[in-house]
Amino acid sequence: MAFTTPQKGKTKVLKFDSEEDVAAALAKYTADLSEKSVKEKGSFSVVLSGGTLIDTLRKLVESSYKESVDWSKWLIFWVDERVVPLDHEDSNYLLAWRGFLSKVPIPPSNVYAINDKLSPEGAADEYEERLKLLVESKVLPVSNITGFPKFDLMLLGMGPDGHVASLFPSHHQRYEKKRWVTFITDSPKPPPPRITFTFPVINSASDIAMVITGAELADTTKMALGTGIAPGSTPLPCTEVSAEGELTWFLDKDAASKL
Ligand SMILES: O=C1O[C@H](COP(=O)(O)O)[C@@H](O)[C@H](O)[C@H]1O
Repeated sequence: MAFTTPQKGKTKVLKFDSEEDVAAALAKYTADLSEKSVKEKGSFSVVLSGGTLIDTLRKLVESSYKESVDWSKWLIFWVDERVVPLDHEDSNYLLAWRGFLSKVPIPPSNVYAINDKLSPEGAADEYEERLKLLVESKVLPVSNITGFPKFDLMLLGMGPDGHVASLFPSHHQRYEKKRWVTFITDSPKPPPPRITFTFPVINSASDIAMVITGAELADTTKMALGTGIAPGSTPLPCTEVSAEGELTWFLDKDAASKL
């Protein structure tokens, strides 16, 4: 099957006075997309990150969203996961369970955690295989632009080194063009073994939210949004994010302070 070169969708940068305001806006944005997606296609596929994102999502599991969102139609995936037992303190699944999944009635069979009994390579292969089965059974659509699975919403964080998911600046995984899910055994941020979606999958999503808060991300945010990257230097991984529909940056005042 031939696919055309991915077209960049729209990018929006939203700046808020506080992290609290980012959390409120992110809850409304996610609930609105959920409503639209459930109305149009009967489901809403959401890809979570680990890190600070889960805390910033906290208002979505409070009233009135807690009652109004149709959680039964949600499908949950992870853009990256640390290859540790699911009950380990480093697990992105455990983080999401504690801060989000345990508070809303998403059917357990709609929550796609990694198989934590496998090696990093095995876990990446198995997750990719599961995604392929979901595509085959038409639970997940594919992008008719790229041929990669098309999730409704990716919720991404960013590290001070510009990494998104577990795609780090000096690691080859960020250049992967064929695999849907790959693995890393030497992540510069602990723990070292992880699996991660690749950019072709991330960038095939309908909508992407980059959720960035805190002064420690101000320099990276400035570079990422195109005002400070040194000519000739390797682009930060976060600059490669683009959605088929819309990419929205949610920034608090601290993260946006150098723009
Ligand atoms: O290790 C990871 O880091 C990134 C960024 O985390 P944050 O704490 O700086 O928000 C996160 O998006 C990713 O999912 C996670 O595995």
